[in-house]
Amino acid sequence: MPKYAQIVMGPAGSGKSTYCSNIVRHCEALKRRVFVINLDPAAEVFDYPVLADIRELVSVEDVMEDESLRFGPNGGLVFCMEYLSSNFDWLEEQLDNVLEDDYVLFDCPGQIELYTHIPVMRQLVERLETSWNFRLCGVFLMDSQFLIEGAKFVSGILTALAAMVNLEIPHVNIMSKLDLLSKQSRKELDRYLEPDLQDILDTDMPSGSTAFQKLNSALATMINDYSLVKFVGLDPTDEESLNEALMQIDNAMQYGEDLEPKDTLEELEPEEIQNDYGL
Ligand SMILES: Nc1nc2c(ncn2[C@@H]2O[C@H](COP(=O)(O)OP(=O)(O)OP(=O)(O)O)[C@@H](O)[C@H]2O)c(=O)[nH]1
Ligand SMILES: [Mg+2]
Repeated sequence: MPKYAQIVMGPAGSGKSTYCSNIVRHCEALKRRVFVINLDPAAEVFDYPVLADIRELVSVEDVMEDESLRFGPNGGLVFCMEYLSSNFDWLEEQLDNVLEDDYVLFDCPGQIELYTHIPVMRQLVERLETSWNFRLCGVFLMDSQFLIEGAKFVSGILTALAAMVNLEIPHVNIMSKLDLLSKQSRKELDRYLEPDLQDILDTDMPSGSTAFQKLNSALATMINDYSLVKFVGLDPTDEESLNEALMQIDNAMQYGEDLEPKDTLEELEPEEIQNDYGL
C-alpha cells in the first residue's frame, strides 16, 4: 500500500502555508490523519503542527549569517534546498512515522527557480515516488487577485505549467484567496476557473503588438487543445470549496481507491458521508 503526499507550491505569499493549516483543520473534522512537513527554509510563521521542519536541518537565516558563504536571501534559499538534496537521509528519518495510507502535505518554498532549472524538487519527487513509495499530487496555488485579468492570467498559467512539466506528477491548480475578490472580479470568476484562453485574450488584450498577439494565440491554442490548465477556486470562509479542492487532489492521486472500507467511510458519521463524499 502506498503513502500519499501533496507537494504544495506557488509564488511567495500565494497562501501555501495557510492552505496547509486549513487542510489540516478540515481533515481533523473528517477524522483523516494528515501530517505537514515544512520544506521552506525561510519560513517565519505557520500555524500547523509539523511532523518535520527543514529549518532543523538548515535555515536561510543561518546560511546568510555564515561569513564564508555570503549569500543573500535567494541564493541562501537555493543553497538550503541543495543541502536538502544532499541530505535526503534526514528527510527519510523524519518520515519514519509515516505509515502506509498516511497522507502528508509538503509546504514548499515559492521561488520559481526551484521548479524550472534547479533539480532539487524533481529529485525530491523521484525519491518520494521510487524509494519511499509515495503517490503524489502537485498542488499549485495562485492568488486570485493576480489572475483575474488577461496578461496576469497568461503569466500565472505559464508559471504553473513550468512546475507541471518539470515535476511530471498529477497536478491541481488552486486559485486562492477568493474571499478577497471584488464583486466585479467575482462575476468574472467562472471565465478564469475553466478558461478558454483565446477568449480571455480576445476580450482583455485586443490591441497588443502583432508579434505578441501571434505568440499569445499559439499559447492559447496549445493550452486549450491539451486542456492543460484549469483551477479549483478556494475561499477559506467556504468549507465546501476546501472539500472540492481536497476531492480533486484525492482523485488525481487515486487516494482512497485501495483503502479498506473500515479505514474511510465506516469511521464517519452518516451526515458526514452525505456531505463530504456526495453519496
Ligand atoms: N483573506 C485571505 N488571506 C489569505 C488567504 N490565504 C493566505 N492569506 C494571507 O496571505 C498571507 C500569505 O499567506 P501564506 O499562507 O503565508 O502564504 P505562503 O504562500 O505560504 O507564503 P510564503 O511561504 O512566504 O511563500 C498571509 O497574511 C495570510 O494570512 C486566503 O485565502 N484569504
Ligand atoms: Mg509559507
